[in-house]
Amino acid sequence: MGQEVRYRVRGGRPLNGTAFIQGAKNAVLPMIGAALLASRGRTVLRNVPIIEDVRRALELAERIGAKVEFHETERTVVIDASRLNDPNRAVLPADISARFRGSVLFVPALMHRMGQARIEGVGGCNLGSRKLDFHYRGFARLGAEVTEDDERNHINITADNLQGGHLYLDTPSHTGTENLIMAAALAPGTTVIEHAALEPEVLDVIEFLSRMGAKISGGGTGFIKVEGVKELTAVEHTIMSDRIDTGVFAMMTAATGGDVSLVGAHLEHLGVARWKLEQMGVEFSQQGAVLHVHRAPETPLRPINAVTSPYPGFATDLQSPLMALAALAEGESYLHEAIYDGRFALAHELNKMGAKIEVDGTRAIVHGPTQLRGADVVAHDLRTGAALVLAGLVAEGDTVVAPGYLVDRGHAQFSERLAALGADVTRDDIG
Ligand SMILES: CC(=O)N[C@H]1[C@@H](OP(=O)(O)OP(=O)(O)OC[C@H]2O[C@@H](n3ccc(=O)[nH]c3=O)[C@H](O)[C@@H]2O)O[C@H](CO)[C@@H](O)[C@@H]1O
Ligand SMILES: C=C(OP(=O)(O)O)C(=O)O
Repeated sequence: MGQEVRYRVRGGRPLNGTAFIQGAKNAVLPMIGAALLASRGRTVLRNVPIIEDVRRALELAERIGAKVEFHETERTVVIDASRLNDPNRAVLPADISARFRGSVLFVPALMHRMGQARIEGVGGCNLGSRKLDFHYRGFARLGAEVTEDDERNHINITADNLQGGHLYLDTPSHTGTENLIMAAALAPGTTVIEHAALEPEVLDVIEFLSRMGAKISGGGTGFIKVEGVKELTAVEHTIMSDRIDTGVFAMMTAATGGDVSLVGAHLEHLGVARWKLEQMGVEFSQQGAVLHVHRAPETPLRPINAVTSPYPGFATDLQSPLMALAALAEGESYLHEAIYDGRFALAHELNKMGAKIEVDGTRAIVHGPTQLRGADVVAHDLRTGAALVLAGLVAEGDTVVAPGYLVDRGHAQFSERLAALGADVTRDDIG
């Protein structure tokens, strides 16, 4: 499954018109995990992106005993987790969990609703080392017993008696913060999380949990306090728009010298990426809930220096499309990937298309400008896939990006939305 999908792009057409930004992948996945904490009622999530990670998350929710409906046309998910009480189902099985990283966000629900969890595998993009030690150490500090079964490569957790505690993160982990908040939400007593993540998705998740009845303060300050409550109930919530999808569409518009209105996009969610793109020559104007993006085709793109860091720093997920964009800029760009040590596989693929990118460890120099040529290229992860589609939009001839499953993990109706802007992109299912 997955290897059969590929994206075919014929370059040379500027993007013009209106694109609809999807709901945020990195907000909906924790919210599906949070919905499983509700012992009463049915959760309604709106503005759900139709992406493979959501499909996997819903399969997983069903596997552990929730009733799930995905009304794709309405982009609405309904979850009934009231009967989540069979400890025999407290398992994250590798066949589903190893296909997406968000599976780790189910652990708090397994701990609270079933008293235990067995994690047989957690997936996600292969970006180098991606540990989960903050999650497991945090659960242990709240009173869980976490053991590793090295032979089977499983993690076993028992959590009969969770209690609030004092937690800190060595780096402000995005899913780590969300997971520890969820674990603390139903643990009696007070939990403090120091050096917590500031990402807008974390704030959206806090808002959702607060509506469910959780008592959380300090979101967005890096110092979060959670007072455990006895019960959480199901509510309705509309998921925020996806800032990475916004950044990708903005960079595609910039690459092609286009003019696009991004419905639902918010400039402030781009953090430093906004200023970097403006330095490169991209023009933004926020008109209410619509973000207008423009780059005059006769205005050359300027080179850029960027270092990835947690929000509001330059998002690591946008580093890949930035590398592709930098290949078009007039001069030398410098990129430093400070979050993941394995996120430069893209350079080799872009070089196949004619780019001149030198990689030295976690630093890359992009020598622009280059006229890219179409080629058969490999999507090593979700954002590499999106970046290669971006490169294909400005390349001479045809670019084929595979495996398309990785793009479908995180970008909804990608080819349809690009085609609506005038791009020549198709998603071929050859399986
Ligand atoms: C589902 C989701 O929300 N995914 C996002 C989330 O991933 P994710 O939440 O996995 O990323 P983290 O913020 O946790 O990771 C940041 C850094 O901390 C390290 N670390 C993290 C946890 C841990 O227990 N131990 C540890 O060492 C990681 O290896 C990495 O170097 O934030 C990343 C960084 O913005 C984004 O690229 C991902 O799109
Ligand atoms: C790295 C990403 O996702 P995940 O954490 O789900 O692998 C991403 O969204 O680019």
